[in-house]
Amino acid sequence: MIRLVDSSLRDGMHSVRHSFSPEQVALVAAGLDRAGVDAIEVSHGDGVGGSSIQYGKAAFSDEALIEAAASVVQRAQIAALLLPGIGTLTRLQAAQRLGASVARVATHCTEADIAEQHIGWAAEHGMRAIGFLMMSHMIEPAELAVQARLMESYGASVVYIVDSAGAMVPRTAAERVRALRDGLDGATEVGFHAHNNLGCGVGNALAAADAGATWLDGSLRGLGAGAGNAQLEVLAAALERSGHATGVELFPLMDVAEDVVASLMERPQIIDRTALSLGYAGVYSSFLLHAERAAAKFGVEPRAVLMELGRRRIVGGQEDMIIDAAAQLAADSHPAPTGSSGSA
Ligand SMILES: C[C@H](O)CC(=O)C(=O)O
Ligand SMILES: [Mn+2]
Repeated sequence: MIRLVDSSLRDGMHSVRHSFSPEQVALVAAGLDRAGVDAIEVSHGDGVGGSSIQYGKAAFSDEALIEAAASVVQRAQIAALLLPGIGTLTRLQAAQRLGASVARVATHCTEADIAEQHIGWAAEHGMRAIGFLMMSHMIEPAELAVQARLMESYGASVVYIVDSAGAMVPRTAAERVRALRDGLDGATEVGFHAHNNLGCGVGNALAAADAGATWLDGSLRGLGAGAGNAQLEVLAAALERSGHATGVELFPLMDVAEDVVASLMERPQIIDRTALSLGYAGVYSSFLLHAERAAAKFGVEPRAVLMELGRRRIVGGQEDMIIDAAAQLAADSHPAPTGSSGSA
């Protein structure tokens, strides 16, 4: 049995500049709940506490959004994402008080050790604790399994392989799932979170399921950072057709995607050259809008900025380097005349 987690109201926040209101969240969450999705993730795109100049200001507080979702669901669990260093334990405690029962604690794929306190607290306080290893394409499967074991040792009952850059293809996704499946205790489940920058979102999630992942993320209409996530309603149909049960009712899921989420989208969730460059260069999907803004400010191509970020191996938390890269590209394309002192 596959458990489906919807990320439209969290990863989708990147795509709408963290603007969803409690009313919009309640509408989407009610539809997802009717369709029988297992968990609904709600917060700023960068998790609880993410609203800031660095990551983008949210229109409403995480607490108001979580409360709105929790007030309309009857079956689905509410999940809160937390990145240690961005969100604090206090924010997780507030999320739990307001109705979140799943804690997804996210770190860069080589930094699982910074999640010990948050995973430990969640597991000890009755939340389902999930570890979320971001940018998982950047390290080899065996190394990733070592990081997953750390999260398991802190109390995570599920560890996710997170293809933050949408840089994986079905083979590399499945290899990582097998490495975690082999390395973790039998009781610990493996999850997969896809981005569609190389057009492989649903395909990667299917490959992950075939390789033993039992938790899969998706977003309605694909609403998420970069080219978006695995499109949830498409994934549900494809899973059913490939013999994986999900417990979700497909038509109500299609309906909330089409009748509610489609009208909330600010931009089409397509693989244009900028989104494709994220996957090709292996760059964090949530850098898309930041890179477009920085490129416009410095008069350079977003694609060139993303390729430069990929070359520098910049990861989440280094958003300031996007501006640095754009400024550097602009300076390189209009070098100051030799011998110029810079004065008039
Ligand atoms: C904070 C990120 O947006 C988490 C995520 O969804 C990813 O890395 O992908
Ligand atoms: Mn994501």
